[in-house]
Amino acid sequence: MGRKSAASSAKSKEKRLQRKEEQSRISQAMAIVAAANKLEDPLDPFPVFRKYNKNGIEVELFVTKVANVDQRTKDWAFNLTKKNMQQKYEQCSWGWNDLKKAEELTDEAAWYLVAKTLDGNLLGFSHFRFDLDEGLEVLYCYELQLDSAFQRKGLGKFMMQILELIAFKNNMRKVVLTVLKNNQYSKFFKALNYELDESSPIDDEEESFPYEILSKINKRLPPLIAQPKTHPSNHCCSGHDHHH
Ligand SMILES: CC(=O)SCCNC(=O)CCNC(=O)[C@H](O)C(C)(C)COP(=O)(O)OP(=O)(O)OC[C@H]1O[C@@H](n2cnc3c(N)ncnc32)[C@H](O)[C@@H]1OP(=O)(O)O
Repeated sequence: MGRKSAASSAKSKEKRLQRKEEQSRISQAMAIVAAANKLEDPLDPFPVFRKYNKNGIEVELFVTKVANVDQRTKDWAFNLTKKNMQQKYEQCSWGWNDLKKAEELTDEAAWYLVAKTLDGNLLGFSHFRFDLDEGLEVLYCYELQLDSAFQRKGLGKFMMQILELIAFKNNMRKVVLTVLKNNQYSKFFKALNYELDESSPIDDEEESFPYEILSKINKRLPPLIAQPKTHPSNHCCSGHDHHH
């Protein structure tokens, strides 16, 4: 009780102001995410990226919300993810769960980037979302999966370029993804200049994490003055509990 000293009241005023600023930043971030989620076709500004003809691959690419993806494509995406990933999930603490993966892939927030030949052969896809992650507006790449016959022909890199273009055009602060440490393809993301994200958890004596979080920052936006505090240990609660 009693009177607060002038210094401590100034301090609490500063805190209040900081909290207010942070709240207004978060609501701005939410508005940016909501605007991106309203897009009809995020690939519209980049017509050159609707085709990939290289190294014996000839595909068309399209981007759409899960609501517009047909059942055959959804089934194929699930089966491809399972084929590519099940073993890696089972080799670590995540384990594989059909239902969980199917739910994640069909969540109404899911967007798809799909690579398809003219005669309808499906070669690869990305499931991504515009979302808040640790209070920041990001494009979160949940999956990038190619059929094994079409890997290492530049298509994956092309598809990541598309995600980056879409993300940065729509003012996302970064492209983020989670990759298992036991996945040799983490080298692919590093080759594309993805770096350890500040939210990536750090192993200690008590806990070691089977995954790391990588990201690429949108250099077109000025850096935030006061970055929101990150809580790596809260990662599971950040909305991306898709791997647990
Ligand atoms: C967020 C997530 O989805 S994590 C899971 C990632 N997906 C998987 O693990 C599924 C199996 N793998 C795949 O579907 C694909 O191989 C992908 C998506 C990982 C990569 O796409 P690809 O088309 O095969 O890669 P792309 O040919 O574009 O490679 C670009 C560069 O990345 C690097 N690279 C790609 N794969 C590897 C690898 N296995 N080891 C080392 N470097 C690699 C190389 O530098 C390569 O360039 P280069 O071929 O000229 O040397």
